[in-house]
Amino acid sequence: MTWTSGQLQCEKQARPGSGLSASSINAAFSLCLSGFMVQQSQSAVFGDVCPLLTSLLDRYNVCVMAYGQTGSGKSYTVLGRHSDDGPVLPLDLQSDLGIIPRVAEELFRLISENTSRSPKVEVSIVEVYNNDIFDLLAKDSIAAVSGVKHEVMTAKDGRTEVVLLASEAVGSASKLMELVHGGLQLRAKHPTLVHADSSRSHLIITVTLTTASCSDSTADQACSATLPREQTEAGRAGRSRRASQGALAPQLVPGNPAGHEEQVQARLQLVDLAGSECIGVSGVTGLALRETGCINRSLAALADVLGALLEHRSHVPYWNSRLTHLLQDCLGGDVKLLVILCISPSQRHLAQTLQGLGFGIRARQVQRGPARKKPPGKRRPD
Ligand SMILES: Nc1ncnc2c1ncn2[C@@H]1O[C@H](COP(=O)(O)OP(=O)(O)OP(=O)(O)O)[C@@H](O)[C@H]1O
Repeated sequence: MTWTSGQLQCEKQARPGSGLSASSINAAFSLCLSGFMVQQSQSAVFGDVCPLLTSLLDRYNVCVMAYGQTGSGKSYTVLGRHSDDGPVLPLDLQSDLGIIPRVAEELFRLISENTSRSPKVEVSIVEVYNNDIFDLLAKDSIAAVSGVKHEVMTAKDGRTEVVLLASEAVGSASKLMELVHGGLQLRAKHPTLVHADSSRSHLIITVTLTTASCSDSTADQACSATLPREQTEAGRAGRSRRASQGALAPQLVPGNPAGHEEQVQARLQLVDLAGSECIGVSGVTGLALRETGCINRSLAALADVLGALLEHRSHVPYWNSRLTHLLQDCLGGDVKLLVILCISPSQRHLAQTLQGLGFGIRARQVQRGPARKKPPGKRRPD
């Protein structure tokens, strides 16, 4: 995100061993020129994310994912500058807070603008560390001993689900950020020669919106009245443990037994991937070396999935890593997906930069057709 034009122009040639052809590199530079050449402010980056929140409230599933090498600015972009105290809301527009606090504030602002719908908002937070899934909301509860690994499963209807994942209802941006901040304290970190505060896991924050299922906007107003009272009040609190937490298909969930309308779930997934890393440069050994191997393998699996989708292969290798299995719906499903590519301005990291640009090209070229929202009012087959 911090390249300048001159820095890029002087390296515009395929390097032996980079794995990219000259034409690919040219395409990569076009990619940069179209969006990544200029240093973007945090609020400018959020400008690309903001319209997706309207889609979310309109019952589309949305995923925003930051990809890049270690130290290139993913966590800065997604979360903002690191602070032990967490973000301060409401936002100062010039602040360097990242996408998530801005999403939190804008989401609740949009919700407050349309009181006819009043979705229930729930949050879950997981990390994928060394190819295992950990629940960052449950780690402090009595039931979930720190370090309990969770399985990811594909349900009958094709949805990917994390089994026994905690989720918490939130009624305000500050409560949402409180949970995110708590989860971040538990995320795996380890200093390397490249980045003293390097994240060693992929972070996935899921915000689930549940609204009454209605056939049109007029019906929306009538329908919102049919939601049980406890589901329409702001400020609901309390952690629940679901049998499973689906990934991303907007889903009709059964109404209550009293014959109320069914409800529709739409999900926003915010993904701060761990950074790709060259072992020789980051100087890791021991446990950190194992972490690096797992990170690089899972990112390679992610690139393989994009490659298979790009070539319309009959088999897409989602199950080669827990990261891609967990993100299956985001990558190949009915989701509005935004990939943010972070690259380093340093000459030292050129090989990783080229590899990151190759990933960006691949992600951009994948054609999945327009995302669809679930038709409201339609019952899910038993
Ligand atoms: N655009 C930027 N402006 C100012 N500082 C930045 C910017 N991008 C990154 N930084 C700073 O650079 C350092 C590394 O950034 P960050 O932690 O976001 O990297 P990362 O890609 O998440 O790394 P890793 O994958 O190793 O966790 C941080 O101190 C961050 O505050």
